[in-house]
Amino acid sequence: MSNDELMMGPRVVLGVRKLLAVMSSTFMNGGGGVRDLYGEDRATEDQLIITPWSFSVSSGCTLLRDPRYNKGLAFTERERDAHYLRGLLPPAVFNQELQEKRLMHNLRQYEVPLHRYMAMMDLQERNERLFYKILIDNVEELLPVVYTPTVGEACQKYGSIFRRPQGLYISLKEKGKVLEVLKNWPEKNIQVIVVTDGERILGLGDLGCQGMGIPVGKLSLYTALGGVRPSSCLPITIDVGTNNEKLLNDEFYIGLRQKRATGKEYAELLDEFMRAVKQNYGEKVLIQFEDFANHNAFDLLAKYSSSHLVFNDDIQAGTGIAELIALEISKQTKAPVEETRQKIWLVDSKGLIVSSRLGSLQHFKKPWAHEHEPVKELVDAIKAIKPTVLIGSSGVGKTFTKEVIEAMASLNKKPLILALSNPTSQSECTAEEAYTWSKGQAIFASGSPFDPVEYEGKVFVPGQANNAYIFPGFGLGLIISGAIRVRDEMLLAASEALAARVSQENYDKGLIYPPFSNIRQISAHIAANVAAKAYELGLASHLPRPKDLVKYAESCMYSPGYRNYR
Ligand SMILES: NC(=O)C1=CN([C@@H]2O[C@H](COP(=O)(O)OP(=O)(O)OC[C@H]3O[C@@H](n4cnc5c(N)ncnc54)[C@H](OP(=O)(O)O)[C@@H]3O)[C@@H](O)[C@H]2O)C=CC1
Ligand SMILES: CC(=O)C(=O)O
Ligand SMILES: [Mg+2]
Repeated sequence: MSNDELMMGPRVVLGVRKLLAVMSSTFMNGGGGVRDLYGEDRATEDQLIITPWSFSVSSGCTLLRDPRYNKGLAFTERERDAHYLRGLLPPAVFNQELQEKRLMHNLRQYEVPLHRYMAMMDLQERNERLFYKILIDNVEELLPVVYTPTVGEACQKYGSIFRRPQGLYISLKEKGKVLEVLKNWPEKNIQVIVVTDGERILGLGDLGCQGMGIPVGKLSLYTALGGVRPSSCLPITIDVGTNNEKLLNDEFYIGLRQKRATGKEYAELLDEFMRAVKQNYGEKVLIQFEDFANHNAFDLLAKYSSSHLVFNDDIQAGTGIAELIALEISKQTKAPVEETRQKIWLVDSKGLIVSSRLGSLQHFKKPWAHEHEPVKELVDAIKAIKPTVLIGSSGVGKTFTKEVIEAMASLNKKPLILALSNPTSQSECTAEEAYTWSKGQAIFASGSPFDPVEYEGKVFVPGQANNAYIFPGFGLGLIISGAIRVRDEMLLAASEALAARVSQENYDKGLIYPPFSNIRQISAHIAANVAAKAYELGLASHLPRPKDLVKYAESCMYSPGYRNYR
């Protein structure tokens, strides 16, 4: 095996006619991350110890077809000569800004959001740096395309729109061979895995193998919003079947055509997967469980949180929302968390969660079963409890009815209404409903974005309450500190960092989240706070601790500008 192969794994050396040393401006810290001595997507803390040999990438057609290195029309005259590209490209040379302008122009021609999604996925498969440049520069416009709500529709139609596979599929067929499957992935230095089994995709239910759109989308946000290198991100779908009859009968369905495995069969595959991940990528690979149904999600998190670096941004932001709020109140007031939990009430499909239901409640609801008579309807619960904040994460659209919003507005001068369920079709209410039914009193934010609303001559700008604010910076914080375990205090540290980025100007406009346009800066602050907490808890392995963690986090962030090839 050559030195190159030792460094990169044999799969990276693609029909090499010439060694291409991707040296780069990053010697001068040109945006390549942690002093990107070896160019491209190689730099991480751990990799700095590797001897800086040049490494091979392809030339000619192979180079043009390699999304990680392809620059399309942006290859310079010199690069076209040096890398056998003459004649393979038309004569014009564009810079990245012109490419971006052209692509944004083309993208805006598509009226159907799914077509924009497909165009973005094609770009990601063709020219990765341009994809991220466009996503970062136009984050508010493109987040709804690569993420919620459009990614939901993409998952529903994944079989029909399938072109090139993205991510890694591990199905029941691979039981006993999961480690081998992981080894088929071309990148060896994986830092973040987002994994789903497709059973609860947004609020759309069981989409089986077609849930892959979610890990792919989430990881593109790890890179665009949090600056984690694309080469270190791995989207995975575990296919144990689906109970979605429509998909099982769909001739274009791409997954296993069988009912979901459960019990021992399910647990064994998941366990093999978790062990193989650690064996292949080490102790510090971050695993984000995504869109698992809650009957598996809680157990998986409980089972692996003491042996793996793992979190679940759905449940640690679902009943997790309630727990984190209780923890924060406890921290600020010094009252015990058992007491602060009493200030938070939960409603499920059967009504208010109260102590008389304790015998039949799932374990994660039990801490929220307070003394009260049973109440079936949400609106009656609101009248009885008189809350100041109403948070919806039921996955069921339209549950914040006119009566619900009116009740909140009659109880509060400024009721806070958070309709978190995704995608837009499952939102508990729309922005327009929240503002008009509350007669302009509501402060509103939703999981999927809504346009501004004009009500009685005033324009109300809704916020987006989505875990996309948190997980990219959270992951970056874990990576830069070399954290080995996740703790609730770290999630709280992330929330506090986000809250600190909301300006008075934002509040004055009725916004309780900062604009997404500043997300990379926000992510750096979140990362710094999370890393600081990891060091404080003795769970960080990258020593010594950098003095200025914000600066350090910023310096570690991937930036998508092109590299010059010699
Ligand atoms: N904005 C964001 O960042 C995030 C949004 N979400 C969204 O939250 C939604 C739910 O996700 P998740 O919590 O994982 O889903 P779960 O299925 O785990 O939980 C849904 C909960 O809502 C309850 N419920 C169902 N119908 C009603 C109803 N009519 N009234 C009151 N409660 C009801 C269910 O009750 P029961 O237990 O009785 O069935 C259950 O407790 C999804 O749409 C998802 O997209 C999730 C994560 C982050
Ligand atoms: C945002 C997210 O993770 C969800 O809706 O499931
Ligand atoms: Mg989710």
